[in-house]
Amino acid sequence: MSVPRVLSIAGSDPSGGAGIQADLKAIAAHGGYGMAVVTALTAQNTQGVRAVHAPPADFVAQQLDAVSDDIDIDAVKIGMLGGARTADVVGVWLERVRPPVVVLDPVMIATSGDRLLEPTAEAALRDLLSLADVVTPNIPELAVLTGGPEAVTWEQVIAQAREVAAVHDVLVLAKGGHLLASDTPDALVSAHGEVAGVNGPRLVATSTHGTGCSLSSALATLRVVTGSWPEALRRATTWLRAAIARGESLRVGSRGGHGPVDHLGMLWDAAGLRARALEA
Ligand SMILES: Nc1ncnc2c1ncn2[C@@H]1O[C@H](COP(=O)(O)OP(=O)(O)O)[C@@H](O)[C@H]1O
Ligand SMILES: Cc1ncc(COP(=O)(O)O)c(N)n1
Repeated sequence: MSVPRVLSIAGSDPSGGAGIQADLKAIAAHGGYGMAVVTALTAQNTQGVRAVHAPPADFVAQQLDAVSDDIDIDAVKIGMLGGARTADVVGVWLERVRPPVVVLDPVMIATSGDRLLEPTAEAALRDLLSLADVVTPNIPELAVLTGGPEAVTWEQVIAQAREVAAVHDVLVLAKGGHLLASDTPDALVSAHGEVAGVNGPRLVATSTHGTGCSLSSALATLRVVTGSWPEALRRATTWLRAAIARGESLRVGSRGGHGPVDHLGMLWDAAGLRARALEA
């Protein structure tokens, strides 16, 4: 089977847990060849975002063209866009290139609570929704997209996801990560209702920095590998749960923050490589 060529269009997280760094690891974990167009540089770590520095939108366009002029892209994952001009540039490029698989994570606010999208860019981000196959908002992002209150029950999450699916003619991955519940349901939702769903007990873990980035990248890669959204969702969430569970063993970050997930540890273990690296 050929290797999926997957492009992440997202911001950089120098601490390696979220953004393009998480995307490239998640794509690699599923056998894909990862590429990255950088929309913004952040100065952040497991505690929070200190600063954001965005390149001119024209330079984002140049990066996109440099990749698509030369390489056939099997899937695109879109994450942090930062500002309206960058969102517009990505929209124009998507309309021209029409990649076969597009997963859009409408990143607005980091797990730490810091803003990653200028409030004036919300309309531009909304305009991108109909250009995606699947949109993956968390609960606060779903509230912004619908203009409604933040959902507190899973039924409310599904109702808001259906609304977004209907208005923008897109599949919505409803995510229960932010619920105050003992389980963490996720479901792919169309305007007509649930297309596929998964669930599992909530892990008692602080390693949740970059979970949304990692999930959307894994989903895009696995959609190419499996040819099926429900199967891609099942495999991506099974992998993410294991990666969250072993995140703390990476020993990345000081106390009180949200550490990264262990994207590649399962592969290293299976190949007996991590044990050997520790011995050397
Ligand atoms: N404590 C947890 N235990 C198990 N899965 C979790 C946990 N926290 C988040 N997840 C999973 O991580 C993914 C990202 O979810 P969520 O936190 O809602 O989005 P985001 O990272 O975009 O804020 C979802 O699949 C969710 O079920
Ligand atoms: C560059 C960048 N992009 C996205 C996120 C969101 O991360 P999370 O998945 O934890 O919400 C982040 N913290 N930094």
